[in-house]
Amino acid sequence: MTRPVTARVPAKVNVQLAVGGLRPDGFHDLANVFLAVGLHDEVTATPADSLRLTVEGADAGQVPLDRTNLAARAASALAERHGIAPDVHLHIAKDIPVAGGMAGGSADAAGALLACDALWGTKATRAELLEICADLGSDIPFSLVGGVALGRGRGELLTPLETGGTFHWVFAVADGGLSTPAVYRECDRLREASGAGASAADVPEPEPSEALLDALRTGDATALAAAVSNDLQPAALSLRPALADTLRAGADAGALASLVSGSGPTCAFLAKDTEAAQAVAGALTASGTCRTVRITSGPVPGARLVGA
Ligand SMILES: C[C@@](CO)(OP(=O)(O)O)[C@H](O)COP(=O)(O)OP(=O)(O)OC[C@H]1O[C@@H](n2ccc(N)nc2=O)[C@H](O)[C@@H]1O
Ligand SMILES: Nc1ncnc2c1ncn2[C@@H]1O[C@H](COP(=O)(O)OP(=O)(O)O)[C@@H](O)[C@H]1O
Repeated sequence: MTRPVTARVPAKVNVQLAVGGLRPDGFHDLANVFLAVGLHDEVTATPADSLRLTVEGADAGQVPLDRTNLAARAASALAERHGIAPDVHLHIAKDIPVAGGMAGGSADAAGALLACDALWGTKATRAELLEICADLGSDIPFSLVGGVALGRGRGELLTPLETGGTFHWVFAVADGGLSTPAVYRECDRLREASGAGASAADVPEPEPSEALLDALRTGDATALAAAVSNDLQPAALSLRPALADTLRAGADAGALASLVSGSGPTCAFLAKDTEAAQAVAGALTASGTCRTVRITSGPVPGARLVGA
């Protein structure tokens, strides 16, 4: 009997999310600077007679258990490429908020790929794994790679970035998620409504900020705070106006930067150090403007096999 294999995969925050115009294929070109943070899901693959999925964790009830689950889709994609049956029991220990703009589903897909590859002995190359990731979702290659990286195209074309230190983060998890496609649609709607237009012809090519890349390179949290940006934030706030209260509560408590994480509704706060992070977390909890508060740091590595 083959032993179970577990992969551990981090969440992400987008320190820059520059969104270009709507492309004919329904996606948007991005300059997406991902930073992996220390909230993790664990995916365990165990031999089974068919593809089976179980999930544990506070948000487990919000995770689909059918074949639409990204972890199940990842296992199926790997099996299909190698001409084998996707017979595996995948168990997800979920700690990343669901539909929170922190790439939890993407993490599970990357984790399932790594764990199944090891369990089945399919020995996929890194390039093959990255290709499967990109086919399944724009954010999934980053879940595999981790650290800090610039995502171009729809976010799947990654260039790893240098970082000079660890950044301290507080995350305010909201009640209920936001749908990523709905937030992109709202971004387009707001652009149309402003008269600027939302197509690739109307919106300038998204570019990474030099100030942001410098701040990451030097590990300067104050400089990073001044450079963070998220073009999806107005859309997330438009769909969930109460997030403004959460952002304000963190800013009032001394966060260096307060921003929506990706498509939201999780809000991210950059703090000077661990003590400042604790103060921000305390104030956010007391404010009653979010469901849970998490303190962590990053960058951290991408998907890894546990015990390997
Ligand atoms: C916004 C971001 C920021 O990192 O993530 P979240 O904050 O939701 O985690 C990503 O762009 C989300 O990536 P991901 O969740 O993998 O999206 P996908 O499955 O590839 O696409 C889902 C849908 O989002 C929209 N989409 C996604 C990526 C992109 N560059 N342009 C888009 O317009 C499209 O409507 C697409 O059909
Ligand atoms: N393994 C998974 N974990 C969480 N959500 C999943 C998973 N597989 C599919 N989904 C679907 O993807 C949606 C987005 O989930 P998630 O990746 O957590 O959020 P986000 O895209 O905001 O980072 C969920 O609402 C859920 O329907």
